[in-house]
Amino acid sequence: MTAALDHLPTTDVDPFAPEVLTDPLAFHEELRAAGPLVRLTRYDVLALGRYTDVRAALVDWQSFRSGAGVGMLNFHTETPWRPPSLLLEADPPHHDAPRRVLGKVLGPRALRVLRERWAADAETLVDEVLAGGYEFDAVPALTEAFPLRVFPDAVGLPEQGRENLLPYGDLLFNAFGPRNALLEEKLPRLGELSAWVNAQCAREALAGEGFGADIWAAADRGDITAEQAPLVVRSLLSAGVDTTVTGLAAVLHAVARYPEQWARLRADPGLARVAFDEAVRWESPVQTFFRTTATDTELAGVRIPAGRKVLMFLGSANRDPRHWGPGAGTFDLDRDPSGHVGFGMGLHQCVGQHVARLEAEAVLTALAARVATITPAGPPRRRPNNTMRAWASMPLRVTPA
Ligand code: HEM
Ligand SMILES: O=C(O)c1ccc(-c2ccccn2)cc1
Repeated sequence: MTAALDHLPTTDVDPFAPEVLTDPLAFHEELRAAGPLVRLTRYDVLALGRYTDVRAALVDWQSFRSGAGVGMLNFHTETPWRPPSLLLEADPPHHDAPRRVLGKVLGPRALRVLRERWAADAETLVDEVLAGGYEFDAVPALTEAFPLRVFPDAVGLPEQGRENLLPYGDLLFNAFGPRNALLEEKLPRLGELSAWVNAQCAREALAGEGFGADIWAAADRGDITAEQAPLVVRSLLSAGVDTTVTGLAAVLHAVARYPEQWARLRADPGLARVAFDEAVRWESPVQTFFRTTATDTELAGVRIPAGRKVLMFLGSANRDPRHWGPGAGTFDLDRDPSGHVGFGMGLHQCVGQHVARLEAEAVLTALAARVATITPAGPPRRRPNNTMRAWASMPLRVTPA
């Protein structure tokens, strides 16, 4: 027997309110307890908070589509603020070629050449930070500095204007949410930031080597069209910086909060990659995004009519005790975090996850060799964002190895 929407449990909590964005854990518990599918009366959208149902929606791209946008805005009825992404906001068949191209450009084999360079860059940066003293704010010093030091060069961006990358990402990830104060306050810079990002996607703006050049080479081979190439480059500039900044902050927050796990990692630096994935599960840098039902669909015994926006709470799914057990809320290197939905799952699963893991591995390995202990040097401060669980400040105190 499939229940209809009007018998669904509801909540009038606003998940995009700053106080909920800053500390969503109580709301996630309420959401998971209320049922597999819950109607958010504030926005009249449907919410999934349990691991099983979030995973089911992510892997069923035919019923839960991305082509109407993965934010609250429905591209079928409202105008997107920018031309839709050819990957994120596309379904097969249009999604296929751009995804195949970016999958190769950002694949593990392509990244092998960056491994040593990024490891050296991380050692240089950590040495610079420690030369300044053993107490510092990790957000500007490490989590923002490292991605901005390595990723624009890897893309082939000119030096000029790179300070636009973080504000553009912040605007973009706020724009997946409702038009609330958080988004409104960022809108004034929309025009200039979009113009700068779009200009960097042109072939002549990009260096002769790098991810950008590789994308244009794919267009020259006919793997994608010359019209598609700039938008595929735009995907890198949109999703490639703010996300890793937030992911690095997540793993530094985790090891500072759990000093015995840092000791584990120092004893076995080979744990760096699983430490990053466990941090992505535990913190879920990307907290939420939407799908739109394509046809009358059934999920968890509920019939959902076509055209409904469904909000997936990755952060809630990644701490669902039904899947992860009673210790879901702790950061634990003994856990196998595989299967977490912090990078999504299925067709649209993060195509940049290997880049993110390589950046995190470089920073964690450089720190593990130089720093014996990492502890909070003061209260960390969140940077509220409609989609990302980001940090504005993270004071740390370290002792040398
Ligand atoms: C900690 C870092 C990161 C996190 C947590 C993250 C998270 C995600 C998630 C959850 C999705 C799925 C979106 C959906 O299903 O609609 C995704 C997709 C995507 N990510 Fe990442 N990401 C990260 C880093 C990166 C990086 C470094 C890049 C580029 C270099 C990147 C590029 C993309 C692109 C292009 C997509 C769309 C893929 C598609 O729709 O086929 N991401 N990411
Ligand atoms: O292709 C792009 O422009 C783009 C790709 C991915 C994202 C994204 C959205 C939600 C969660 C994680 N990543 C944003 C933009």
